[in-house]
Amino acid sequence: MGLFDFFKKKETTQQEQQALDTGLEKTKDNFFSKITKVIAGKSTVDDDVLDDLEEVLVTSDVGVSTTLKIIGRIQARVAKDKYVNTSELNNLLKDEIQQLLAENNSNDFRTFEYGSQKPYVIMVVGVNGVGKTTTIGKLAHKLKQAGNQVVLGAADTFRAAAVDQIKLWGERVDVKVVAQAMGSDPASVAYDTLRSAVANGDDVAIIDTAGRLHNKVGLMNELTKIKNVMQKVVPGAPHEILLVLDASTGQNAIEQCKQFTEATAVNALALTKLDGTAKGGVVIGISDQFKIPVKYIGVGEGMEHLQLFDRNEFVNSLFK
Ligand SMILES: Nc1nc2c(ncn2[C@@H]2O[C@H](COP(=O)(O)OP(=O)(O)OP(=O)(O)O)[C@@H](O)[C@H]2O)c(=O)[nH]1
Repeated sequence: MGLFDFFKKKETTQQEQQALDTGLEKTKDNFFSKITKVIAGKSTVDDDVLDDLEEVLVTSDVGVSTTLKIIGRIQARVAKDKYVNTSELNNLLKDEIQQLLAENNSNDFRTFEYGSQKPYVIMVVGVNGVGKTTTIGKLAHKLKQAGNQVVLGAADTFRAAAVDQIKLWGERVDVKVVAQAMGSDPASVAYDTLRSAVANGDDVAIIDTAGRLHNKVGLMNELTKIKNVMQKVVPGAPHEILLVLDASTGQNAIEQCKQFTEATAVNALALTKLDGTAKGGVVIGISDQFKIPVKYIGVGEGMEHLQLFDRNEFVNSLFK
């Protein structure tokens, strides 16, 4: 099975479903306990209920603009159907969220064409501590399991720990890591990694980058330099710029997304640490606001805890 098959829609295994359901538990508890309070003692969905629902969505990290869209849609449904029982609110909400995500992800990554690019180059960006290295390790493991030959580039040369950490992941998942000394030029590491990938006929090269968000121009220049150097070895690289965001930081993740998308052409998102946070609603807000496909979600620390994001499964699990 190659890269193309890896990204195709597959049956979710029972294990994956369970990890998703467990991972979303805190988000669910938070969300539904608030909704239960909103509809307590009320029989119909009226303006008061909608006002309270708006607050629930905003405080569940869905984000203001996405919340307003969802409320607007429900308002329209309620106006059309005249009388909507509060017992139907959950289903109504689920429907509208699912439809909103479907409309906004017309550029769904599962419809992307993967195939001829070899090596397929993924440049990974994001601030320190969001789970960038862990995500790279998990992704390498997943790709390798699917039969791809993978190489990692330790181009986050700013911190010694980052290089060591990616080397450790390389050992753990048995994937080659190209690294230089700490403080060396990240673009040079990226160049070496792609040279090695081409020489060895690797299918995928994943390049880690430094997570500094010093200022937009500095970040932009650094990432542009890495990209330009990579293109000398693999024209068209990077094929994917994957931004890693920590879902547990809620609105901060949205802010980081803004900054990185302004600095570079991010075309895929990974949202980590969904387990252990009540802020999972941020996935809905980010999908809606940025029109960049959420490609991966992290639902635990283990190497098997990275999942391909499926919006329907996500919403189904949330409303289970
Ligand atoms: N529970 C949980 N923990 C995660 C997940 N992804 C990453 N982590 C943890 O988050 C912490 C930070 O992850 P790193 O991969 O070191 O983060 P990073 O962004 O690479 O940060 P630097 O290495 O500091 O640049 C680690 O303890 C990971 O185990 C996830 O999906 N769920």
